[in-house]
Amino acid sequence: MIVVMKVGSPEAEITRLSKEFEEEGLSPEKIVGKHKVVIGLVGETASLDERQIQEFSPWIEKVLRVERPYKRASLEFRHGEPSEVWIDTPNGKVPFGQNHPVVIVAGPCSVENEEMIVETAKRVKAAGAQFLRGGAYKPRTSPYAFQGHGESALGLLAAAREASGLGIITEVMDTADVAKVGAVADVLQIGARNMHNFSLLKKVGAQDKPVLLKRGMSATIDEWLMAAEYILAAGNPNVILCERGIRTFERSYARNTLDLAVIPVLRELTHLPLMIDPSHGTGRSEYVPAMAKAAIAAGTDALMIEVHPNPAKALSDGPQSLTPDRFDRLVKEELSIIGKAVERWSEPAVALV
Ligand SMILES: O=C[C@H](O)[C@H](O)COP(=O)(O)O
Ligand SMILES: C=C(OP(=O)(O)O)C(=O)O
Repeated sequence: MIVVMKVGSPEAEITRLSKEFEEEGLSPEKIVGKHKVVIGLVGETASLDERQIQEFSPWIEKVLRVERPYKRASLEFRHGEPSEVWIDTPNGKVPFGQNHPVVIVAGPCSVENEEMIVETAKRVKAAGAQFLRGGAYKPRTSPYAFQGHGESALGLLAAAREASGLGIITEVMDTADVAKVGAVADVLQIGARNMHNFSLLKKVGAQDKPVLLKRGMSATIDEWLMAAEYILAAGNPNVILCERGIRTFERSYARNTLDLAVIPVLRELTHLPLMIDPSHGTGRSEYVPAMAKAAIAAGTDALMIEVHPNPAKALSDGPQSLTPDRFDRLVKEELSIIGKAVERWSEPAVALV
């Protein structure tokens, strides 16, 4: 349920009302929009009557019921206003959101050694990326495939952050590692395979670092948003959604089917910022540029692109990784044109505050 306050509602009245809702056993969440304050109410609201709540204060403009299964993630919960996630990086705060330039995240699938991660960080930064991606802990289909260097790779990511000034996005796979990964990462990634790991979702929801939530490979949009709801409900408002391709009957030509339709669909359902990963989405480096351009044209807030100094020798995901040279051309000569056309580009594509 959401309670929309009238323009100019006194702060003291909003505080009083919130206390009254708490006494009713509800969890009120104050959301300050551009023009109005909205109080989101989560809890046992089914038996409450909207007209009854309206009587709580003359400053209430209207009371609306959120019919969707996800509440905090829903667009209604913010009364239609998109949210922004601001992330601290060594180079300043970078905003993710519909009213900001497209954010570029790039880097290898796995952190392999110090030289490769530091060099890749410098190259992707020079091309225009604001974040470095790279896995220390790798979710692999086969237990015999490279599993990532684990904790030692976190130190290498810290070195790359220091050397490049880029923010770090890296995956956490286990609840036991959240603090350790959070000590290095600017954004914690929950991978497709863990989208349904509710213990992990609750754990990253109960800490402060922003979370990038990838869509499970067979997850419906509602399931994905319910996973986001776990993080939001645990107290972390900084969630970015990432579409990375889903499983369909088509397995011969692309690794996954990149569902770009989620961009307009999610705009109607949620206020959360959205990232597209065309690397996992296609599995083939030659298809990545077209999908990256399409994603910007369709309105994505961010892109995640895999880049490796020598894809043929990569320990994981080589076939879907661009070389640094190809990535440089892609950003500077191709994505920039689309980004400018949709007025979502800045040179360099980062807002420093
Ligand atoms: O991004 C890296 C993932 O660990 C990788 O895509 C998994 O690939 P796999 O299913 O071949 O192990
Ligand atoms: C494992 C990754 O991706 P996904 O979870 O989308 O497979 C990744 O980005 O490193």
